Amino acid sequence: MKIKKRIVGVVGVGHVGAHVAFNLGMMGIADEVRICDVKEQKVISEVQDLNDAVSYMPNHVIYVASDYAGLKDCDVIVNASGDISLLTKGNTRDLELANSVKQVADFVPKIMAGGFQGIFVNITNPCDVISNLIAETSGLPRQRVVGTGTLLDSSRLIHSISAQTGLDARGFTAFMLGEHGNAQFVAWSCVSFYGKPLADFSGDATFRFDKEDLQRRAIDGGWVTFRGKQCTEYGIASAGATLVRTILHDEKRIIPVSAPLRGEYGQQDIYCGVPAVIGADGVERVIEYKLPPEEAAEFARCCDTIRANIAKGNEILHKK
Ligand SMILES: NC(=O)c1ccc[n+]([C@@H]2O[C@H](COP(=O)([O-])OP(=O)(O)OC[C@H]3O[C@@H](n4cnc5c(N)ncnc54)[C@H](O)[C@@H]3O)[C@@H](O)[C@H]2O)c1
Repeated sequence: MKIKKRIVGVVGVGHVGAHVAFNLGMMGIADEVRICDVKEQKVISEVQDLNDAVSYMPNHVIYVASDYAGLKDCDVIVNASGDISLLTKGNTRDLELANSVKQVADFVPKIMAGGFQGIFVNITNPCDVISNLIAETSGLPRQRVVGTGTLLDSSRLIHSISAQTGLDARGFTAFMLGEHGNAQFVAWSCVSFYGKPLADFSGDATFRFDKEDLQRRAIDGGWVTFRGKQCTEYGIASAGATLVRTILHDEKRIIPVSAPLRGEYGQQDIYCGVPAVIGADGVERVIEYKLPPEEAAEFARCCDTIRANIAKGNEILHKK
């Protein structure tokens, strides 16, 4: 009997990519992980270290070094390439824009030349802009490119709501909408506790949130982590690996991701953080909520920010 192996490629094994690769094994998600990075010795060392952990993983996993061409028959490729040191100059992921667009525009065609037909999961920042660029340069159907978007930011929000209410996250719905960046916001109108809208708890102090503070903490959480480590690892690697698992297991789970919009929320031809159904075909459906005017305006502002950065990225790429 021939059993189909679950093969995942990871491009860029810095802080994030290495942790994603580890989680893909430790969480029992992949059978084979192909590691690709421009730093040759880093790849050799990470492959050695990861294979040293295989005996303690829930199933047998093979970690191998790969070039771009060797990723052609992966089911999923995770893009975690970049240069995190660029963020030491200020609290905005836009500082990575120029480097990220150049790297991604260079290597995606090399991967596609091998005939890759799987799904790209993008982590690299600015996440929505780079997800859009991967979709454009790969020529894959847009639903087969998905960014982690506000998945990580939403887990920061969920942690704050859990801490205040004492409730486990599985009992409530809460997420960040919009840009994976400083423009994102809490979709308070969509928060519910086992189907009961937040507004129904107005008389209960446990559910009276300092909305500005929770939103600030969800947006700034990454910078708190960055300040002492000059990177973020566990949260994003758990989010990234979970997104890969959702695809490989065809879970049809609704999670917030950077998804291509085709008229939802009044937006076209853009990747932005929204709840979506994720399965074996990638982004299978965007879930659209009817937002109140102030949240709809915030969402439009996020899209303006992303569009402006896409334009800047195109300018950088087309400058001779
Ligand atoms: N979306 C999110 O929520 C989120 C969270 C954390 C980090 N990130 C982003 O993930 C990216 C990686 O972060 P990090 O901390 O691991 O950075 P890092 O600098 O530690 O590692 C980046 C790795 O990418 C490699 N690389 C660069 N260009 C490459 C190319 N063309 N091909 C293959 N490999 C290449 C580098 O050699 C390096 O090993 C950054 O863009 C960062 O901002 C996103």
